[in-house]
Amino acid sequence: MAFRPVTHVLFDMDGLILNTEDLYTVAFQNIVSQYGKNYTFDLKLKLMGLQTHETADMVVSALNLPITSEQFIEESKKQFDVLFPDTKLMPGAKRLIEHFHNNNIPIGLATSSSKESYDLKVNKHHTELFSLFPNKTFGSSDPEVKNGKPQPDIFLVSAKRFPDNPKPEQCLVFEDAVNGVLAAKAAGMQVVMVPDPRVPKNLTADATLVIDTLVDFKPELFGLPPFKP
Ligand SMILES: O=c1[nH]cc([C@@H]2O[C@H](COP(=O)(O)O)[C@@H](O)[C@H]2O)c(=O)[nH]1
Ligand SMILES: [Mg+2]
Repeated sequence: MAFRPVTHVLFDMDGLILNTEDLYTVAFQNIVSQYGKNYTFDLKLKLMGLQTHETADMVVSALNLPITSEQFIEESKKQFDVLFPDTKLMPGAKRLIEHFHNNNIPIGLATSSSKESYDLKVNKHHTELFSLFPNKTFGSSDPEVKNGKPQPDIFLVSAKRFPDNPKPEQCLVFEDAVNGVLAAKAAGMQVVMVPDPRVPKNLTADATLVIDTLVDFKPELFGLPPFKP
C-alpha cells in the first residue's frame, strides 16, 4: 500500500492520547449495573467517537434503561468527576506529539469530547503536553461540528482552523475508534488506526495503516520527519 505524503496532523484524544476508554467503561458500567445491565464492548464499539448526547441516546435505548438520556448524562458527569482527573497517557503519545512540535509540523486536536470533559481529563496532569496543540476542536461543545464521528464534520472543521487552511489530502489523522476512522476517510484524509486489541480485524479495514501502539509509528512513511536513531 502506497502512503501519500502529508503536511498536517490531526489527533483524536480519547483512547489515542489518553487512556480514558478504560475509564469510560468503568463509569458506564457503574451506571448501568444499577439497572442490572451490562455495558458490553460490542455496544462500546458502536458509540466510541460519538458526541455526548448521541452516546447517551444510544446507551439508554440499546440497554432499554428506565431513565432519560439527560439523566444518563447527569449520572455520567458524577462518575467522570471522580475518574477522569487521574487519566494516564497512552504509550508513545507524548513522544510523537513532541516530535511533531519540535519539527514544526502543524498538529490539531479533534476530539468528540466536550470542553468540560477535556478540562477534567487534562487540567490536573497534562496541560503542558496539550499546550502543544494551538488548534483544538471539541466536537460535543462546538456549534460548527454539526454531526459526530463517523460523519466527517470534526476533521473538516479542525483542518480549516490551521492558519494555512490545508486540503484534506494534506492531513493525516490518528484514531483509535472505528467511527473515527470512518469520519477521517469521509473527510478525504488518510488515517492511522491504533485500535483497542479487542476491535475485530474486519472493522479496521478502512484504515490507511493499523499499528499496535503509537510507539510503532514511522513518520517518514507519510513524508514527515523521521525520529533520530
Ligand atoms: O465508552 C465510551 N467511549 C467513548 C465515549 C464517547 O466518545 C467520545 C470520545 O471522544 P474522542 O473523539 O476524543 O475519542 C466522547 O464524546 C465520549 O462521550 C463514551 O461516551 N463512552
Ligand atoms: Mg478515540
